[in-house]
Amino acid sequence: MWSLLPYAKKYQKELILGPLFKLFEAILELILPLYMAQLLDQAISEKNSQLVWLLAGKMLLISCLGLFFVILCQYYASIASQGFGTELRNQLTRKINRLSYAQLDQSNENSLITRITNDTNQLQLALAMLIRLVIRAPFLCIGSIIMAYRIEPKVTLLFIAVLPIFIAAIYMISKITMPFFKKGQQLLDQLTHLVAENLSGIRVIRAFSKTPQQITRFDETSDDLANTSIKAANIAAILGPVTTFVINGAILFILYFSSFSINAGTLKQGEVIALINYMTQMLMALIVISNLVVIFSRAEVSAKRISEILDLPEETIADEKRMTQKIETIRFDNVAFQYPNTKKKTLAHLNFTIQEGEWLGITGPTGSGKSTLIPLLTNLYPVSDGQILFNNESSAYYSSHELLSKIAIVPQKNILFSGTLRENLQMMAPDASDEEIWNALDIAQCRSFVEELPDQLDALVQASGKNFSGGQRQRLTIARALVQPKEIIIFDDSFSALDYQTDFNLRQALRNKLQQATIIMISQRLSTIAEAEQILVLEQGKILAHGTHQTLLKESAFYLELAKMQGLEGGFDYEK
Ligand SMILES: Nc1ncnc2c1ncn2[C@@H]1O[C@H](COP(=O)(O)OP(=O)(O)OP(=O)(O)O)[C@@H](O)[C@H]1O
Repeated sequence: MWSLLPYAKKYQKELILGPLFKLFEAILELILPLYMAQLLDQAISEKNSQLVWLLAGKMLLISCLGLFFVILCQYYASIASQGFGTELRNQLTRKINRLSYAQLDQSNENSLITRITNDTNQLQLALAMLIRLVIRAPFLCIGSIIMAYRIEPKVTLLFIAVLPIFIAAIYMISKITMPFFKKGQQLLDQLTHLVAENLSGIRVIRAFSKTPQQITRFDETSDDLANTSIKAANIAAILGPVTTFVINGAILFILYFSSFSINAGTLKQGEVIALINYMTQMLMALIVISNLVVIFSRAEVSAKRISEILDLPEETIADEKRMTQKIETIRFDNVAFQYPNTKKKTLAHLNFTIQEGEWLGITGPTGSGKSTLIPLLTNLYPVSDGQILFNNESSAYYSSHELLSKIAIVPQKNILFSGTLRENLQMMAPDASDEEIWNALDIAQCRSFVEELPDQLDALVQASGKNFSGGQRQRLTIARALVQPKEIIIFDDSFSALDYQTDFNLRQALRNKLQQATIIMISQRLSTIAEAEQILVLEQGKILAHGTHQTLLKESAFYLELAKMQGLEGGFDYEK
């Protein structure tokens, strides 16, 4: 947990002043029993009403001052802990956004959510407690022993004897509860995962009448989490009765031993009350410490989970280069790729070249590795073997950020974000004018339906764009990639939801308006890629055939079969 404290460094003043004010309050709390003893032994027993009023006044003043210090401490604790939590959440979000694809593959999305929310909350709470109680509790504990020693040194032995018993009990309890807290956090991850899955797939679940099964799955995990938390809480709750038992036992001992001193005339009744007060204060302080141990145990688990993400290495590129020239050629030189969490190569022996302004079509069965080519091209995954060359310079020298300034991608999943249409379309080009946006909408064949929307570009988009049809979403994601024209545009199965006419019109518009652009089109639909200057047929990550539509019809039995199934075996009429 301490390793994360630097994230609170903006709040140094609060981290110093908060505990300091709490310390002042603790000093005042230690002084109070002394006045109480004086009140009983001197003022009341001597019936000195003036002294009663004076001492009562002093006690009231001390209590008010104590209250004032507590308020100040709480104020600083809130500022520092909330600020610390916010900083942690921001840093985590920033880090997650910078993780490489390989790192993202190894992290569980829902676990990332609980780390940003629940785990940072635990640490926020721990810091607030650190400020409010970490100095106060041990100070009260030690202070009570010293003050008791000043009254009756012999009784102090009792204080010292109680201390290790209590500390041992706290240690045992925290040791037993720690694994439950760890399991609790993991179950919370699972629960978040189930909630996310259920909500995003709610329509599919209903369509398949799987609601009862999903509810049972959720209930089971939820019960498991509740049982784990109850077990941890039950064990931690033992501390309450143990403390009461120890406090009452200690008070009995104090009364018993003090009776001898009172009889001998070395101790007064008021001093006995003060001793009982100090014993109670010491044990109460120990309870606070035990609660702190529980809070810090949980925070320790959370801190480890947060550090796991924050400490992930950020990939740096040695001799990083800027891409200043236009991309004239892209060459795959014996490229192979294996996902970090798999045993088999997804792509192997890829050799081909694309020239500026050319269209490359990629087809092949599902799972043949077509989409995998995209993150390789943008260096979001480094290639495992061979190299990809841009103008004869290895892609390894360029950051993804640099490559993405030249390459636009229309991903297979048509995701729009909540906000307005304009905000969505300006995602890649925040300064794009309405004219540029409408131009992109024109190419993507969106103009007619966007013009029909009452607010046009200011129309609201619901989360994931669910207020648009699949085909409209697909066209809008295409338009989003075209708002700022890039040198290379990659369409990953982006025409699949379009009717044949729109598919044709869109390709025509691309040919006419983006003549300079190099276009890579992944598609199962041969009519979409048939006019490309070259077509790759992938199978199990390898190039099964390579050529134009016409040559492939002659040379590749597999391609011919595909073409027959789609009624294109007789060649392709580009004008249709
Ligand atoms: N992040 C990943 N981690 C591990 N394996 C992956 C990952 N993404 C894809 N794969 C695997 O890589 C192989 C190729 O997947 P890819 O998505 O490139 O295929 P595709 O040809 O685009 O398929 P489709 O036509 O269905 O979109 C598949 O076997 C898939 O399971």
